[in-house]
Amino acid sequence: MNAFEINGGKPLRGEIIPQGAKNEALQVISAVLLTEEQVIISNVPDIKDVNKLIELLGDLGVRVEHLKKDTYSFQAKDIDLDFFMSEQFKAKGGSLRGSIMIVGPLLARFGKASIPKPGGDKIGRRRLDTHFLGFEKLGAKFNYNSKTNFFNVDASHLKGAYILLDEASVTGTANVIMAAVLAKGITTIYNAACEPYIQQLCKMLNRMGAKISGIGSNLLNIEGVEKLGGTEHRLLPDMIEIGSFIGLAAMTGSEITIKDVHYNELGIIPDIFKRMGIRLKLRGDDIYIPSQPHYEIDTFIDGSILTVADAPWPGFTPDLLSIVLVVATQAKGNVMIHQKMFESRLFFVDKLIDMGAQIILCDPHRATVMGLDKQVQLRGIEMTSPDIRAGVSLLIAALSASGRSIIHNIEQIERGYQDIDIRLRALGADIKRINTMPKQH
Ligand SMILES: CC(=O)N[C@H]1[C@@H](OP(=O)(O)OP(=O)(O)OC[C@H]2O[C@@H](n3ccc(=O)[nH]c3=O)[C@H](O)[C@@H]2O)O[C@H](CO)[C@@H](O)[C@@H]1O
Ligand SMILES: C=C(OP(=O)(O)O)C(=O)O
Repeated sequence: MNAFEINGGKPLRGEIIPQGAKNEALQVISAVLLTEEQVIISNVPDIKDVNKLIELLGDLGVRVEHLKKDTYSFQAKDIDLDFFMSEQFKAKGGSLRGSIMIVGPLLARFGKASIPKPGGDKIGRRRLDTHFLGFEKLGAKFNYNSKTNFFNVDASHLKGAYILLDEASVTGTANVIMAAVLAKGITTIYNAACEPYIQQLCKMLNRMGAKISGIGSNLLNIEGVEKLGGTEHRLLPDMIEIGSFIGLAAMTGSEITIKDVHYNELGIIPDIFKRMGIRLKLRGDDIYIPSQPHYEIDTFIDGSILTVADAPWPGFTPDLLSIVLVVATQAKGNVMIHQKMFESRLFFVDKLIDMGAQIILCDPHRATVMGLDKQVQLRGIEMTSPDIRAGVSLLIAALSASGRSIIHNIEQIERGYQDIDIRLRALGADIKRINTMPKQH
């Protein structure tokens, strides 16, 4: 089994280019199912989750051409709806979270869709109510077979409706939008997720002929059209990678430039890292992080301890809380990390505690971190990555730590970070891929 071996404690230096956004890729690649015309998507990251979705579309009959390293052409002309019944679909469709977003487009175009319970990180309950309640509002019938673990939806035709989403679910909003663009009449989606990736999806759909307004807000209006056509689309840089690299620079005291970040799309992310005491400079569209021997966590204006919590966009993304938490372990000062959305995403702090970090896990949602101000270095250990973002946080901790660390289960990390070992080595990191089994405890 693949693992990373890291000899930490070395400052890094140089430039790094963020990959195309994983979570945007999963939305817009699903959207190619909405038309029989060609859709070309560029800046596609070469990562496990995206490659699995592309393979799944190929199995469904989509003509996929790999035009360049990061560019694909898709043409969903002859879709094999019988593939839904196959064991292969069950295994592949269930192996990633993003596969749920093929349901909306298939329902809209073919009047039916099935999907096995999707995978993704095990970070607490991950319900899908928003998706299926939304489809029901558009007139679809939904059933879940608990024996086969399959969700099925069908509708002879979809009809526009007023939909107040039960929560601002990211993939749920994307799915309902993709169903509504071909529904008859007007659909209004209120309490819609509105993060940049949803905006990108809407802009792409409009270029394909959809009529979506309210983009960027939580109130979307969609006038259904009969047919969509082809388009070209370029993915944004991955904002979670950008945040991860900011955290990496601070923890390892490195001077790093993150290239072409699309700063205006990063929302509150840079400000949160600034409140952690990290100095960031915008140079053109690059983020420059100088080498900082120390950084000090801000307090609230009244002097009380800072809380960093997640919230639906434009709030702070939950996917960067693990990174903020690891950054805090070496800051001066204290912070409360409050992970409101997911129930099991903070348990990885045990590993940081084993490395010497001062953290109290108050409950599954909240952890208090007492920063060590780099007076005490973390120490390298052997550990297993529980989920994608915790995995990268542990990787950052290991790069800052004294001595050798081994991180197992790196498949989790590679789900979302392209060639991370190669790119980190280019910055001077001592990281290599080894083949080893985790120690039995
Ligand atoms: C493939 C993909 O795109 N995955 C992302 C997507 O997952 P995904 O779309 O699965 O996540 P959702 O937005 O549906 O929900 C995430 C969690 O937050 C809770 N919730 C959500 C909205 C809300 O207003 N209140 C609330 O409590 C949900 O119950 C759930 O536990 O969005 C998540 C939230 O940004 C990210 O962590 C995932 O990386
Ligand atoms: C939780 C994440 O991914 P997924 O929704 O695919 O599990 C993530 O990208 O942080």
